[in-house]
Amino acid sequence: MSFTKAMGEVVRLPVQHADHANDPVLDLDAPQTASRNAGAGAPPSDPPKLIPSPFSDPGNRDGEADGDDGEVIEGRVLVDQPHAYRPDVTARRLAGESAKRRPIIAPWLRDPNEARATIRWAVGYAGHVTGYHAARIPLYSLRLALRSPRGLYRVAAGTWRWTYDIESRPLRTHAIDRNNDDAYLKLMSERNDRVRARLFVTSAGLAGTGLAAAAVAAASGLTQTVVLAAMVAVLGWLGTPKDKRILDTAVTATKAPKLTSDVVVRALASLGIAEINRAVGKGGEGIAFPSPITRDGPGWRSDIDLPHDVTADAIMEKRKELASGLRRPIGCVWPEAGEEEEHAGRLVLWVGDRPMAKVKQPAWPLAKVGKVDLFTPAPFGTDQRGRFTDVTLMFVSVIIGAIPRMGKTFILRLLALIAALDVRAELHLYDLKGTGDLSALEPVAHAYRAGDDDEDIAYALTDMRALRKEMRRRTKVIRELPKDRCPENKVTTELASDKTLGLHPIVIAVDECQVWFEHKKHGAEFEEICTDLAKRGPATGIVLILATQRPDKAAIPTPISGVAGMRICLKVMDHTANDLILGTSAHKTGLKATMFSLNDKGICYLRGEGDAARIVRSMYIDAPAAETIALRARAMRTATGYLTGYAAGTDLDTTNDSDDGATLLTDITSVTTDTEDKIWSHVIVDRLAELRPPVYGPWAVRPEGASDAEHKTAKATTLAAALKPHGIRTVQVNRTAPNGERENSRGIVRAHILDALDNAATPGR
Ligand SMILES: Nc1ncnc2c1ncn2[C@@H]1O[C@H](COP(=O)(O)OP(=O)(O)OP(=O)(O)O)[C@@H](O)[C@H]1O
Repeated sequence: MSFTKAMGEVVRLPVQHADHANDPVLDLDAPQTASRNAGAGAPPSDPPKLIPSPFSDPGNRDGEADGDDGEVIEGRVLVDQPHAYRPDVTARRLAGESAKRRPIIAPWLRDPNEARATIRWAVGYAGHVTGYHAARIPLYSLRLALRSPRGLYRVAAGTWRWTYDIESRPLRTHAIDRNNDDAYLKLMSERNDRVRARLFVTSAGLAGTGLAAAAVAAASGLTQTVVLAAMVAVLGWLGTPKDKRILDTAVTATKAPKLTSDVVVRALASLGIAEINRAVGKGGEGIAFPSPITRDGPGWRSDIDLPHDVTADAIMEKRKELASGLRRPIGCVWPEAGEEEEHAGRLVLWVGDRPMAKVKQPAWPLAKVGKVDLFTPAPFGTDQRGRFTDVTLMFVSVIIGAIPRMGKTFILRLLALIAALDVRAELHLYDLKGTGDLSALEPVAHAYRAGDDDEDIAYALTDMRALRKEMRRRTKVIRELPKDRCPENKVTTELASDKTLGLHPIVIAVDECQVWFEHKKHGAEFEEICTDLAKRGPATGIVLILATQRPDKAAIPTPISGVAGMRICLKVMDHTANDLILGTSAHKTGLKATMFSLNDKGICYLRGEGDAARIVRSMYIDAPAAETIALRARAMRTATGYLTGYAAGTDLDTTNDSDDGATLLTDITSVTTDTEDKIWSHVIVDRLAELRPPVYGPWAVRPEGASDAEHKTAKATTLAAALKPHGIRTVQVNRTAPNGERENSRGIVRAHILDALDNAATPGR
């Protein structure tokens, strides 16, 4: 392999083997030319020389060549193609598209809440500083008065030195010391001239001062006081020693240290990750900063490209060590994976000035005024930068998980308060821990229970069964609405406000939901109803919120966790719990609620609002504040005629719960499809037995010695008896069986079941 240099450009030439000695030398930029030459058959006797093309001549950029592109001219090949000198617009556009544009307007100015908060802070700060100093005016006056004689002395001495040119005395002394008569005489002459002129200026100044003093003496007492005060202030200021101040300090700032690339690299190197140490050992190569470290809210943001074999996950796992390496409290240090389109080694490190849990949160905008439309976002918490983060409760089911004492109940109560402030929302609240954490919301609850005694469970079961019926009624109402009123086949805020339709939002909030799902007798039914509500409820305006302090499959069954649209995860201990709440593979993709510390109370990952999951500190609303807000919500409901159920003194009647039949009817609809208008009874019984073996299993057991036909008849008889109380009769169904034979057996008409369910459904309100 040989290299040659043409016009400053290195061109690689192919090896010239003996048997290819006569091959043409290839133009690397123009393979077509080479192949054309090669294909010519007879190799030229002299290999063409490589020359820079005329386009490489800056004076010939317009591309006027002696021959075509890449042509052989007198046995020479042009290696530079014209396009090499044209600006590559596409490449530039592509590079521009992938480049990140920094915001023209600072982010805090674009967010109205943040801008308001900043302006509020600035006004408050200015007010405090003004008040602080105003209160100390007498002290400052005394200080100035005491220092003014010294100031007067400094003015007099300074004037004397200037007038008599004292500064140049060392020069004259130097001339005398060196017996330099000429220099001395010259200096003296200059000094005399200067002193003469300055004496004149000083005399004029003194005369002016005397006149001013006479004018002030003749003026009013107020003028004299003002002038005297100004003189004392100026002289006091001039008399202040260099190491002393006139004003005291109104605000002592605890300034957080600046985040620099050196600090970040040092902290990363302290994590004990071999690949990072290797990269740092090479002088920091391998850790890159794709954009400058900047202030971002009350902290610093650093985007970091980790060494090639290190992922952002590995750093997030070591948040505590990273905080130690940065010499900052752990609550200040928030490593996150870069955005989805970035590579796995992109780390976004945000280091706050103060721990997130300790930063004073702005007041909840809904604490004192305002109402909510559950179809639009409502403030839920603040992010690390102190900006409000919203949630939209409509059309999602919510799961909340954490280890105990991290703020799960506070979040559940906050969401219930948000719902309470939408007067249309019907609240069904269950505090299964039984400590009364949700009692603040009793004044607005449509259904409410604290505890897990038998009667509490019976109450909840009655309510949940009724809610499932309500959901069925709603699906029918929505189905029958004209397309122009309900184009998406789901509730809209306008439909929710139409009282005649009964499509108002229903919010069911359950704390410690594992108590329901692990209930020996009714666990399966709770699970089944909640799964149904979680799946089909959102479109009909029903929102199910489940919270548990033990996030596992028993506490939140997989069919429910699988469909939850909003996920809120505070600190958890392992990745299984993490993924159950935040979704499959969440831990792997960098959503790690395991990295929260025990001090991160109320801090959670919020997934389901917007595209990306976010770290949020929920608004801190304690019980007394929650009571005040709930009373305001109650007043709003009373005024608009929306106070119902428990809060209005008309609680659920659990003695009249005739849901067993409705459950059967619902089960039949869930084991059949819309396309099956008539179905044999024995087929339905088999499907029911499969759906809920403990309940329907016995219906499908073959009586001893019974033939197939007798077994079918026994199943049909059992089903007919169970349907009779609901006024549903079985009919003869003549169909072709899967084995191809015609069969005429008892069966049901599916529409009869749907009609019975619709008739049984409770009206909205
Ligand atoms: N947003 C918040 N900011 C600061 N502290 C909070 C926040 N939310 C909750 N806390 C604190 O966390 C503590 C525990 O809250 P909470 O009772 O909601 O926990 P929990 O997870 O429901 O506990 P348990 O599982 O035992 O019921 C509260 O006493 C409160 O002081």
